[in-house]
Amino acid sequence: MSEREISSAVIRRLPRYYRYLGELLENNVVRISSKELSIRMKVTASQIRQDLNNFGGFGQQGYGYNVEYLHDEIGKILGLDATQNMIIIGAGNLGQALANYDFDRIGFKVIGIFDINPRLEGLAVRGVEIQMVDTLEQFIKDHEIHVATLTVPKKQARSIAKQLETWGIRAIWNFAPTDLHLSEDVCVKNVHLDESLMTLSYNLRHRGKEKYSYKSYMED
Ligand SMILES: NC(=O)c1ccc[n+]([C@@H]2O[C@H](COP(=O)([O-])OP(=O)(O)OC[C@H]3O[C@@H](n4cnc5c(N)ncnc54)[C@H](O)[C@@H]3O)[C@@H](O)[C@H]2O)c1
Repeated sequence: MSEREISSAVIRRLPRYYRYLGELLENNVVRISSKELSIRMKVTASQIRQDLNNFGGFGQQGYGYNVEYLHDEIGKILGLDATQNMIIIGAGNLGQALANYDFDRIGFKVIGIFDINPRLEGLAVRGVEIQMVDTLEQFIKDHEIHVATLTVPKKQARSIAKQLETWGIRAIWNFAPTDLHLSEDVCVKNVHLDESLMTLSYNLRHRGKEKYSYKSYMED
């Protein structure tokens, strides 16, 4: 089956498999059956088998999955088998917090942080100095950038995103609370913590009315 046919729901579940398998690896677990994995992950074994069958299976009947192999293969499917360079535009509270976080663990390396505020110029976050945005175009020309993270105020986000597209950026991790309206050549992943909080608020308000199912676990 070609990757194009794989549903976005399956792709959304892959990072969770990757995380669980990583934990198993840390605990020196060599092999695991879909049943055992299903108990740990609180999803059905058939869901796991179905999801992994999209990529060719990886397991042997009655023998289970080789944890390291499956972890590596899912990592490759997710594109985590090579270092990906990331830049951050907007070095305020959120931009600096993200720059301080260890995304190297999953292969993302912050190599540039940009802002317009001259008071931030030269300040280093985890060893990376904040630069002024007027150097951004040249920086993109000089480096292979895989992902641009957008942590600027909402008003600036669309125009900066458009510029980034013009300069050849093909993946934007957008934290600004606005839709970016770029061409289909650019992958955009929006992250909105307040929307997550709103759904938590909904769950709190409606708890007990609906059973918390396996399905909702996997959609978190
Ligand atoms: N997605 C989420 O869950 C989430 C959570 C918190 C904040 N946000 C959003 O993230 C953004 C940043 O929030 P914050 O709290 O860090 O704000 P902040 O004011 O601390 O930081 C914004 C930074 O962007 C810089 N900036 C402004 N215009 C710029 C430009 N043209 N080029 C480069 N840098 C520019 C500012 O100088 C400032 O340093 C806001 O849009 C906010 O709404 C999203």
